[in-house]
Amino acid sequence: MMAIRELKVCLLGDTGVGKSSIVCRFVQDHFDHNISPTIGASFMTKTVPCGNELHKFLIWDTAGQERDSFHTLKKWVKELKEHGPENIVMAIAGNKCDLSDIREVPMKDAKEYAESIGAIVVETSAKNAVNIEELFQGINQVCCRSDNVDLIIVLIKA
Ligand SMILES: Nc1nc2c(ncn2[C@@H]2O[C@H](COP(=O)(O)OP(=O)(O)OP(=O)(O)O)[C@@H](O)[C@H]2O)c(=O)[nH]1
Repeated sequence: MMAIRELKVCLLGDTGVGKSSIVCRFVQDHFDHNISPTIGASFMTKTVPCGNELHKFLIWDTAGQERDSFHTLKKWVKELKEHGPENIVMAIAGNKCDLSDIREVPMKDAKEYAESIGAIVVETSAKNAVNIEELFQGINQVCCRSDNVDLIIVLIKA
């Protein structure tokens, strides 16, 4: 039997940026236009291969509170650096790339910021299934290379 390594993933970001939709696309390959806002937090799992191991992602989807997605994202990073566990794998998803004409923050800023904190960065669309698989593949590959992962944070902005 293959060994299963459990990895904790937490999705953070403002309300309505598409956290639940990203999880739903990744876990069930499904998109719901009328998805309800998350109350408290929700939990799902998905297991993916990594060499001769299996990685079981334990995914917590949180309820967003605020509405200034790039600013909130930076606040979360500061908070996590100060109070979070030592070994955090970070990823930033610029979601709703299907609506690129109304994006709040140009992706260039997000990419520069991601580079400065050593995070994976990707433009996604949960709606059109763009880069959702790649986002989690990227995370999975980092975890494959490191035995020391306390927490995976996916920061989402629209
Ligand atoms: N066009 C488009 N709409 C999206 C995308 N992802 C999510 N949405 C829509 O955006 C709205 C909010 O999506 P949610 O997944 O509930 O967002 P959330 O970040 O989980 O929101 P909270 O639970 O309130 O924190 C819903 O109407 C989704 O259908 C996307 O990639 N493209």
